[in-house]
Amino acid sequence: MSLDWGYTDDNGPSTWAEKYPLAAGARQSPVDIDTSKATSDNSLVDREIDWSYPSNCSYRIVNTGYGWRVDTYGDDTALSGGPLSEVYKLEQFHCHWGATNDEGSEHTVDGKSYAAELHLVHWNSEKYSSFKEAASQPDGLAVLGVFMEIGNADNAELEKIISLIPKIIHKGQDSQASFDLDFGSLLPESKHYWTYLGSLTTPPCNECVIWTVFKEPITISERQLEVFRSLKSVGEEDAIEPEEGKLVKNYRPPLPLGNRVLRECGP
Ligand SMILES: CCc1cc2c(cc1OS(N)(=O)=O)CC[C@@H]1[C@@H]2CC[C@]2(C)[C@@H](O)CC[C@@H]12
Ligand SMILES: [Zn+2]
Repeated sequence: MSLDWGYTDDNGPSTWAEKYPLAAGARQSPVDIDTSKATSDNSLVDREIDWSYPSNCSYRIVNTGYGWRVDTYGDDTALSGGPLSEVYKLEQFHCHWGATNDEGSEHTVDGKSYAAELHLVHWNSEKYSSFKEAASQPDGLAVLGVFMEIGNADNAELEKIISLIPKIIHKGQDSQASFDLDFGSLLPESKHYWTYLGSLTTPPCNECVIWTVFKEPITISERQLEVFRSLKSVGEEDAIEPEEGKLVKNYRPPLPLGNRVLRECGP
């Protein structure tokens, strides 16, 4: 059965606007971060971005058909400060990658792609009553974007996620994810970032995200990234050849920043 959207030539990002008109909007994500266009803003410095995640807030990992996603209990989590006017709660985190290491991130920096990009997804629980409601509001979601570059060593925290991927190879499969995760290790040491108003990077492309993209990447090993690429975009029942249906790329190329403001905090 053909997907109504995906990342192949016949259903990829250039076709999404046919069925998902928001994809053609003026506040779309990702964007290329043109560092010469970034403006410093003292208000970002005055209210340092701050987060708190209990290590046991993850409960499930699922193969969405477009990648893996770890679902979290948001009650005791909090993201605040920086570009945010309210406290946001962690809903889930997931990742985007490419077929080779010279592509894979969604945001790019002066045209440079990273090998992958981690998204920590939060919703404005002060103003809205659910994640779903927040995803229809211009200030509903806050996503932290973390670039991932290839390093020699495995990333020990990511390994806790990667060790579960063999249980969710096919679309729709899920597994309990009750690992203890040190989120501090999934975020860069430096809190320097760029921020702008954007959207979901997949259909329906709602323009509901305040994006915060950290300047400093974290590392992932080649082996670990290959495990991501072993995920399948089809269900177990879909009779396909073993090499078919592999999720080797799930990133949307950048869209124009247009007349949006790109702010930065830190050099
Ligand atoms: C920000 C993370 C996120 C949330 C959503 C999607 C995609 C997302 O990833 S991304 N890369 O961060 O933009 C696509 C499906 C969307 C969901 C937000 C909530 C919905 C819009 C539901 O209401 C129906 C479809 C859902
Ligand atoms: Zn994402």
